[in-house]
Amino acid sequence: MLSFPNAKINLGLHITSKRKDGYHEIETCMVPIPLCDALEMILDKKPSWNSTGLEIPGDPKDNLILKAEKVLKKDFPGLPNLAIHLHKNIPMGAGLGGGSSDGAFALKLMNNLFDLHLDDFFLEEYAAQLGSDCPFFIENTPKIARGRGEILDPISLDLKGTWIILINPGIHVGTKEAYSGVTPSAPKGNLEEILQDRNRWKAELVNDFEPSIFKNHPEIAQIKAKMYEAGSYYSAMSGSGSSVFGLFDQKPEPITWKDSYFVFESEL
Ligand SMILES: C[C@@](CO)(OP(=O)(O)O)[C@H](O)COP(=O)(O)OP(=O)(O)OC[C@H]1O[C@@H](n2ccc(N)nc2=O)[C@H](O)[C@@H]1O
Ligand SMILES: Nc1ncnc2c1ncn2[C@@H]1O[C@H](COP(=O)(O)OP(=O)(O)O)[C@@H](O)[C@H]1O
Repeated sequence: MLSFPNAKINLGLHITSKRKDGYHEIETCMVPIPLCDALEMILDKKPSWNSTGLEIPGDPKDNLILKAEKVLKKDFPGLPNLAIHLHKNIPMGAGLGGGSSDGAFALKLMNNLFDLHLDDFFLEEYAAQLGSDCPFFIENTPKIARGRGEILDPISLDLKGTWIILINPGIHVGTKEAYSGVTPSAPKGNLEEILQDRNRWKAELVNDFEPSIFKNHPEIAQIKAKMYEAGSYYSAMSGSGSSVFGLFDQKPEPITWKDSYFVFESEL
């Protein structure tokens, strides 16, 4: 069985407080985008794991797909073995949630393959054990995320006809380090209200990670400036970076980026 775990972008991201468990309370809007990995799982006598495409840093046993398998097998002992193949296409440490998406899609694939009949509520519970961003990818529709990112409320957003350009300059930003660079503060406006009026986005839809990350990596701020020069109606860094996206009303004129940048362009 084959699936295509997609990336996400964050529209606004406020870090409101630090919790006793080391996580931060956040408020953000998460939106799926059509930049995807490919994940295949088939029943097999022997378990196997294989990945192609971009090289994934770290020990394979820490891969969120294998963690998803472990988490399900703890509650459903005796599930058959799987041959798993991931083709990695979404840049990592990029604020795009690629690893989280792989983990959530792995849960959904196993739910189907093994006929577990888990509904989205239970799948989100399992996903929350894998990472704060993972539950979002279960329903995979625009959501306001609060708590550590796992408390989700649907939001209606009209992005039809919008084009996205996403640039990743290849700077790896670790999530934990990014959080430690921000001093939490109360949000300045009401996120739901701001999201309903696109004319307010540029001035009021803020990603709290930007100041500290831009200070350490001015190149990322320059990419955002270039998006606005090219006519974007809203541009921001996604999550903890380093990807920057620009939203456009129509297919943008070709923009010249450095050859070393990862570039993705699509209609939403
Ligand atoms: C910043 C965000 C915004 O959408 O996305 P990315 O930029 O990573 O894509 C997320 O909060 C990333 O969520 P996720 O990548 O799942 O983080 P986790 O694996 O749960 O946590 C990794 C580490 O980040 C920190 N962390 C994460 C989430 C949170 N609300 N507060 C935190 O302080 C903690 O130090 C934690 O140990
Ligand atoms: N399936 C996976 N794909 C990519 N990275 C993974 C995966 N599972 C675990 N990881 C680990 O998670 C780290 C962060 O990757 P990712 O979730 O894609 O970035 P971000 O947190 O910036 O959205 C990677 O550097 C890697 O060590």
